[in-house]
Amino acid sequence: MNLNKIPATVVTGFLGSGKTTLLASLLRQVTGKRIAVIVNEFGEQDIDSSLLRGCALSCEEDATAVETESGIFELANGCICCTVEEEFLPVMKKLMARRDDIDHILIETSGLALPKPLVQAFNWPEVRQHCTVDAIITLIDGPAVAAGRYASDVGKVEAQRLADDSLDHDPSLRELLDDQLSAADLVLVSKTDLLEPGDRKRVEELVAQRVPASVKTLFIDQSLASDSAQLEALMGIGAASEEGIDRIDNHHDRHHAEGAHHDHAHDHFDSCVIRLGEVDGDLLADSLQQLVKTQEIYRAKGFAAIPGKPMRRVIQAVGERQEGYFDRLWRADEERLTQLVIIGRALDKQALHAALASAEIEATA
Ligand SMILES: Nc1nc2c(ncn2[C@@H]2O[C@H](COP(=O)(O)OP(=O)(O)OP(=O)(O)O)[C@@H](O)[C@H]2O)c(=O)[nH]1
Repeated sequence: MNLNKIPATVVTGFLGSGKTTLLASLLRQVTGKRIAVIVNEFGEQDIDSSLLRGCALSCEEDATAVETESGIFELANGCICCTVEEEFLPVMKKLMARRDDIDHILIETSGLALPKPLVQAFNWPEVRQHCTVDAIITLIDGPAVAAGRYASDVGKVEAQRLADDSLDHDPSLRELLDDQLSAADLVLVSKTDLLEPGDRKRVEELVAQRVPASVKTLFIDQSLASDSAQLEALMGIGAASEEGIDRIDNHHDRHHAEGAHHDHAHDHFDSCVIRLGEVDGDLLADSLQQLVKTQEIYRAKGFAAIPGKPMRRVIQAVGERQEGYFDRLWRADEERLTQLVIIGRALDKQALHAALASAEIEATA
């Protein structure tokens, strides 16, 4: 029985699939619930928790080493699936200690995390007693999956679309997709506003091969952000996912069974943080666009300081698609810096820095 247990929703999905966007919508729209948030980033700089901070409910507690002032716990610099014991468990213990103040826990895993080890931690006695996994929600980027990225069996994909797609047939990306989907209680296909006619069927086929028929798939777009009824429903699935998690077969377990030492799919990935002063926004966007063509970059995410602009600019690049918007005023106590976390493979960090630094505005003495 899950009566009186705090439900936790685990949101997983590859880099750029829309996890932070979903969490931000949940935090804005699901009012009347006191929600604690745990965010895990692969890179050493936690961008997502900074983006979510503006949406989270305020928290009276003092900040601690991992807790931000808004009740968001950052598990930065590592993948949650590798740091369950060292990082996740202590945070959960803190949350359990103040369980009377919490109605729901939202957990965003890093885009490279495998959800199974995290969900298994909900069977540890100290967590199990007070908390249950309401659902594992797996997001997949509809247009990217339809274009043949992450999986080689999407069906007939036009040769042209594959020709310049370096991500296709990459085994570690496919393993991640498989493992994230195999754990899902609900699959959300994001960015359906960008799907081409016919894409939907391809995505449906791919998902159907990886999840049982009992797992529902919803196609979503930005309109979900204002659909409070749908968003509330996402936080009341009641799957108790931890109960069946050991039965889920995935690549992660097979690697361990084969004796590989911590050979996670994400061991093949690489990340770096680029820190600059104020930048020319257009030049930065152009440089990033070029870099995405020449290096294997899966996503870039961060903030830019633009001269004369009182607000910080959020920059996100997933594949060749880039987005930028101003999210909040720079605070008086923070330095106007540009910081981008780049995740990819075999990154040439010097070249990245040199290219992006060309957008930097020289400070005048
Ligand atoms: N067109 C469109 N863009 C979307 C949608 N959902 C998310 N995006 C955009 O996709 C990009 C990535 O979204 P995020 O929410 O940051 O993805 P994420 O999974 O948190 O990414 P990581 O933190 O890199 O793992 C952002 O630029 C979003 O604005 C959608 O439904 N439609």
